[in-house]
Amino acid sequence: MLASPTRFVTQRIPFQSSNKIPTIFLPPFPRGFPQRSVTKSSENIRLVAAMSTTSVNAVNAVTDAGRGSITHVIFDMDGLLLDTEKFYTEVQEKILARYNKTFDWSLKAKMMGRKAIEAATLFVEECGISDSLSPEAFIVERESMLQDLFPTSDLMPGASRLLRHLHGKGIPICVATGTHTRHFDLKTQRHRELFSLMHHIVRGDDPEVKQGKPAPDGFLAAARRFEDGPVDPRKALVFEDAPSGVMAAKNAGMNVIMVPDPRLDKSYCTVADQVLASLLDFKPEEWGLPPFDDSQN
Ligand SMILES: O=P(O)(O)OC[C@@H](O)CO
Ligand SMILES: [Mg+2]
Repeated sequence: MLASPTRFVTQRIPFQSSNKIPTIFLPPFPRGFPQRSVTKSSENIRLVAAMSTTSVNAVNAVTDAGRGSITHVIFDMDGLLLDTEKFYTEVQEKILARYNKTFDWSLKAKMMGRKAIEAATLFVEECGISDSLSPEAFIVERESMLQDLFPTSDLMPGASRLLRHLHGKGIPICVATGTHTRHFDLKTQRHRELFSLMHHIVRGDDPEVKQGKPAPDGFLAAARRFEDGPVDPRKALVFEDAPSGVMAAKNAGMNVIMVPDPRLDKSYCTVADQVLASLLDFKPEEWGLPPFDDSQN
């Protein structure tokens, strides 16, 4: 079900890109993504966008065409396939404790899914510690703490079952993640065989990913690299956990199912074409994909 566009409010600005996307949709994050100046006061106030008819039709068209005609599936990784977002939260809380500050989910919602430097800039600025901790220094400190955690990454519930099901039925699947290669290898080292089912992996440091989520670069690169690519975005289904990732999928013209952390405010879950509590709740047949065999339930 598409959140009614009039209910979906955000800041709408022309997207200057070779991808020829006339409009991008993104929550009014105050920084970290090229956008017109968003006044501080509007930081948490969603701006009513005068969405053009074209944009509304485009969004509707994607959703109408999406259901029942999916041919390719693109998976986000952190927080969606791997239970790794908790590591970022744990480490960031530790760093903030040094400044007697607490880390809250409204900031987490803005950081999730983004390129490391963009997330780091948001973190130090929003927490008011940029005078004593630069984004670069934050990344170095955070990475040293994450090195030991990433190799212990577990799969999210339903991830293995869904990937094996789609692969077994011959549905092309891939990953588009904001994670850089060095972290990708650490996070997936216990799950190499499962990730080998992917046709390809687009990582955050991929040369074709000029801008991180909510820009569509990663998902557009992923759609191009399938055997029969570029895939019609209306036939692509993205699974995401983060608001920025959902925006990126919509900006790529794709269908998107959001599987958010239950602690994420519901106001961040109004753009996805479907919202699920878990991958275990996904019904492939609703999207024209082969249903699970009963034995898999
Ligand atoms: O794009 P994903 O796989 O969620 O990676 C995000 C990661 O950089 C931390 O939020
Ligand atoms: Mg994610």
